[in-house]
Amino acid sequence: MIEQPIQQQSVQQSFDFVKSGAIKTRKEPIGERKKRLKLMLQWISKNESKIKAAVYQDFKKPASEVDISEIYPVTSEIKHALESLTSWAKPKKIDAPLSLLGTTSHIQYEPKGACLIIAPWNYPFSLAIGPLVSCLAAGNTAVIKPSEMTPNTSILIEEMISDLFDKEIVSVINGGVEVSQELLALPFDHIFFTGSPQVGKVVMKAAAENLTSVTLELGGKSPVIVDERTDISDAAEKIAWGKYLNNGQTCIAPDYALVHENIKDKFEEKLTTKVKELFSADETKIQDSPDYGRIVNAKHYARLTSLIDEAVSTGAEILFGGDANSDDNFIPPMALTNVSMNSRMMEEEIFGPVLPIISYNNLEEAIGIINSKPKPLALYYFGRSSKNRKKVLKETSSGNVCINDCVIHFGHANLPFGGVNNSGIGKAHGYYGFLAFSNEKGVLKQRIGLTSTKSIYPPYSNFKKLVIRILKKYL
Ligand SMILES: NC(=O)c1ccc[n+]([C@@H]2O[C@H](COP(=O)([O-])OP(=O)(O)OC[C@H]3O[C@@H](n4cnc5c(N)ncnc54)[C@H](O)[C@@H]3O)[C@@H](O)[C@H]2O)c1
Repeated sequence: MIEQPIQQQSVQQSFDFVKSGAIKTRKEPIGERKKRLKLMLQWISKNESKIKAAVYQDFKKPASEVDISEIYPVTSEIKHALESLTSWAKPKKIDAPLSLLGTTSHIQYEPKGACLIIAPWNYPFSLAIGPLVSCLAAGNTAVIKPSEMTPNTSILIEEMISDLFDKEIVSVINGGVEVSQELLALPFDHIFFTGSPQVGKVVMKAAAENLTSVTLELGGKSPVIVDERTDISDAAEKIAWGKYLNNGQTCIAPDYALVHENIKDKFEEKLTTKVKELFSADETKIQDSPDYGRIVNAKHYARLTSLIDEAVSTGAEILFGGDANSDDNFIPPMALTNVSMNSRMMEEEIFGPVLPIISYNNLEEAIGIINSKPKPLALYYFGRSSKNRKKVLKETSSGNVCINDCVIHFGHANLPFGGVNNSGIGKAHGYYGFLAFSNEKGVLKQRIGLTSTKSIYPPYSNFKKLVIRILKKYL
């Protein structure tokens, strides 16, 4: 189904176009930005079936999953921006401190300019177009570099953008690592990168050469704690959904489960039942389930099977799953117990449908395991104890936390979404996405303020020294 790509411009040409476009868009009224967002919304609603077909071709993602995780996140982001943009972009009046009484101040949100958006393959449509919503809402122009791993969706993105926008507003450059690095060498005004922590470091180093600001939406091992007092059946079902959605290839999927030892057996039993209910309720083989996708390619299939083999050879036991099939990169939902903490399974981001279950004896121990690893993108806590919940919130650090559920915080338009250190820098979505693509310009206007009397300028007479002393002591 891969069609011929539209004739691509060179990397440099695309940059030059969006750079000159950015000079124009910064002068435009907010209405122009809204028009662009509306065009995107219309295109998506007209072309839903094309989006579903492209993502299916890339890794057999079920159509309903495309609705939930590729189309809805973008359309809801657009609708939210359309409703809120006027108020987000309005200059915000700021009170003057006593020392500057008599002056007036405001924050003016100006577009950063020409931006680069680099996307991963796991949600190939929404993670390329979602950031574009914030980018255009803030009045910028953009070059998008979709992932080379999902070629059908990448070509569709190119088609969408050339249907909708002049190349001075948005351009798409398709290609792999080399193209990405060529783009990264250019002095964009902001880079919004979604991908792995390893490549995040490459992006940040390249950005440093031009002192370009970055938003890095990265990954990592997001833990889920299942506390002793909890609704085990509910927790098992939600964890099964969050883990096996998109074949576990979700940046905020629960990576591993820390389960209180007193409920471990019950949790394992419930998880096994829930997975069956989700993907083979009528005894259909999971491989034939229309609701279960595939690993994106042979390279990732091999990476995952090697993680599983290594875990099993170092003592892990398979609770369920196991019959993988390299013919179509199928790995069934799996859970492992007795996984060694020194195995690669517990050291690398799994990014596939395998859930290691580790039991703990007290919460300190679970928190200790989490804190021994780089700060995760998401942390999940299932439990009824508010004391334990508060302890987890206070004693761990992660980009986001979701309590008594999984993954759904991604869809909350008013929450900042993103990581911390190894799992990311900067936040996305809604107002926070708008801020990521804006320069918050502080503006001060002198009127009749204390400093307008120039009483702190040299030469420092005794009177001026007194004024400075008063300023230091009281203001
Ligand atoms: N925080 C989030 O919102 C979020 C969302 C989805 C995925 N992720 C993370 O993304 C990762 C999976 O996606 P991926 O495999 O596509 O990530 P990746 O880092 O391998 O690739 C992401 C993008 O970077 C480009 N790229 C790859 N290597 C590069 C290099 N050396 N120099 C310059 N560019 C390079 C790729 O072409 C692709 O467009 C996981 O770690 C996952 O957790 C994070």
